[in-house]
Amino acid sequence: MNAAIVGASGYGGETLVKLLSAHPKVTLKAVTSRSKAGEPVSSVIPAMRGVLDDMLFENSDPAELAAREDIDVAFLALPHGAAAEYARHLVDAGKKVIDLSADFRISDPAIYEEFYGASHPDVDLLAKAEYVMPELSDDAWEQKELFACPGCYPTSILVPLLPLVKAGLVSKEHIVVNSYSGTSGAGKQSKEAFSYCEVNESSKAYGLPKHRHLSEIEEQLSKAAEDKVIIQFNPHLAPMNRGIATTITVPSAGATLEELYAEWEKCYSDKPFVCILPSSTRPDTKYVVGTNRVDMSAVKDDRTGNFVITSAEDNLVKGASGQAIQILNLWQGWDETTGLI
Ligand SMILES: NC(=O)C1=CN([C@@H]2O[C@H](COP(=O)(O)OP(=O)(O)OC[C@H]3O[C@@H](n4cnc5c(N)ncnc54)[C@H](OP(=O)(O)O)[C@@H]3O)[C@@H](O)[C@H]2O)C=CC1
Ligand SMILES: CC(=O)N[C@@H](CCC(=O)OP(=O)(O)O)C(=O)O
Repeated sequence: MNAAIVGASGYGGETLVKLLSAHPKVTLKAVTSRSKAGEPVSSVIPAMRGVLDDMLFENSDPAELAAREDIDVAFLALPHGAAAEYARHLVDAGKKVIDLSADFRISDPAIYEEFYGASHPDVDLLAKAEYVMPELSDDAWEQKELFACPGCYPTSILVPLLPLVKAGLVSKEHIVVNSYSGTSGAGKQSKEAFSYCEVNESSKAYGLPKHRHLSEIEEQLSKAAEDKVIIQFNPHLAPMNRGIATTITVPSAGATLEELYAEWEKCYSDKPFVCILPSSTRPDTKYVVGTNRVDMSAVKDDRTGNFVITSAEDNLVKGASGQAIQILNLWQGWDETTGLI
């Protein structure tokens, strides 16, 4: 299968370059960036020295890329708002598109506008898109032309929480989620607030009280519960390059910890990228960075009646590029783990 990576000079894109260059069933045909066009991939991404020395970055516009006969699938690692135009040309040309941005994650354009501060860039194309959380989506998604990858924070929250909400084991309100993200979550082109001196040896909350990912998290949970689910979501910047640590505090709906673990086992025992840890062990970003895993565990506080659930993932792999490749693998009928650890 021949692939293009659009926006390959950013953090998500370069992670895709590294993973796809080692994928046994994918051949990279194009990697794009407007600012790096003409430069060898191995000089922009030095980790690729000796691997992609002959390949150059291109500055293909959406129409040029769509016209390329040597491309079957395109990964879009572009800012939201910019991805939709590429997606439109590629889908119209019959290419499959796997979009890492938020442009096709929210089904209601009015909610997109409320949370993203701009009208949806292509409402018609939204109807052809499918939000795919590989562990939780049902089978029909493979028929669609455009796959929306879940956001990084939502992945760390939905994998542990969604099955519990769906099974009625936890409350649908008074759910508090605290997440800590590495700085790479803000992208390579992020501004002064993310410079070394600002983020090193420091941690702070941001995006309160209505971070844009809330729209996606509440939509998916409410769909699973067939009822409105409300979340208090508190994202934080943590002084690390990559990784997300999430803590979910949720009242149990009379359920025991054994019932929670039984539900997780039922959903995930055959899922290679979900690692259910014993209640006595806390997930740690250190042990998931570079992998496509979500590690998770839970305790119950009998004083408050709350479950306290923690998870860890790599925002650039399971939260972005690895999940995108997992979607490609499943769509193609390949082993889900191909090219991933
Ligand atoms: N970083 C993360 O942890 C995660 C990121 N994502 C999503 O993935 C996407 C990429 O994120 P990330 O890699 O962090 O971002 P970066 O800022 O690191 O990279 C953005 C890339 O897009 C290109 N680009 C920027 N603006 C445009 C434009 N208007 N038209 C065409 N190309 C453009 C840039 O190259 P150039 O300017 O040279 O063209 C660059 O290659 C975003 O939608 C993000 O939300 C998803 C999950 C996690
Ligand atoms: C630390 C940081 O700034 N994180 C980003 C989210 C990461 C990201 O790129 O979001 P998507 O998953 O939607 O693509 C933010 O809060 O907007």
